[in-house]
Amino acid sequence: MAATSRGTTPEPPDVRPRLTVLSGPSGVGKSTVVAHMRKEHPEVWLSVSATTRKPRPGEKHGVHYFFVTDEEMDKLIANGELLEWAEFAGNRYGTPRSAVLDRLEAGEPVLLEIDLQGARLVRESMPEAQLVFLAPPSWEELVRRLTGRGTEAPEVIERRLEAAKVELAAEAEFDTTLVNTSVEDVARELLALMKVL
Ligand SMILES: Nc1ncnc2c1ncn2[C@@H]1O[C@H](COP(=O)(O)OP(=O)(O)OP(=O)(O)O)[C@@H](O)[C@H]1O
Ligand SMILES: Nc1nc2c(ncn2[C@@H]2O[C@H](COP(=O)(O)O)[C@@H](O)[C@H]2O)c(=O)[nH]1
Repeated sequence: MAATSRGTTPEPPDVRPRLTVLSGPSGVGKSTVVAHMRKEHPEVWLSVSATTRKPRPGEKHGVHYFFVTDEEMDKLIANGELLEWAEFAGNRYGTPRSAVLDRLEAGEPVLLEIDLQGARLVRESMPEAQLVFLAPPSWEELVRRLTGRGTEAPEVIERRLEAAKVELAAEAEFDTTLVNTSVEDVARELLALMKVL
């Protein structure tokens, strides 16, 4: 008889929390959505990346990023301590590997907020990860948000907008797109995708 799935005992649904990657162009609102989400659901574990970027006012080492020198980043990369890393708009960013693997092993929902290059690398090394793309309501609104944040010099904004064109063109590579019109709505949708709600 031909093999068929009909009549076989169905596999139980996989309810294990898995790795979720949130990407999207600079200024779309990734950090804002994640901060809103974690205020109500601190059990969602967010990876703290290493970066060679200088801290913005109010950013704290070990909370927003591990701010490292170029030499320290070289070592993290050479020692295989990063799950993925990428250069973005003139700085390097990377996800510390062991913390992510420990949390997944402990069965906790894990979130990475990283750029498109990093998302692609995670997809290669951990194909079970779900990739979520955060899109702006429009290009004009993205420019408004990135400029309005007031954290980058005009030339850095230009570089980030150039990168944004590439990132927006890659939306179809992601499993799900959420449009960031309302921070509250997107945070709720992301929690549902992570099976936290
Ligand atoms: N839904 C929204 N409506 C209006 N403004 C928003 C919304 N979401 C975020 N913003 C604003 O847009 C700006 C950029 O948001 P945020 O810093 O979270 O973006 P990001 O995607 O994390 O950027 P980056 O990748 O550069 O770190 C902030 O000033 C934030 O307050
Ligand atoms: N590939 C990675 N990208 C990362 C990581 N941490 C953050 N990012 C992304 O970089 C840009 C710029 O961030 P900003 O804080 O300087 O505005 C943004 O898209 C982040 O999501 C990482 O570990 N790996």
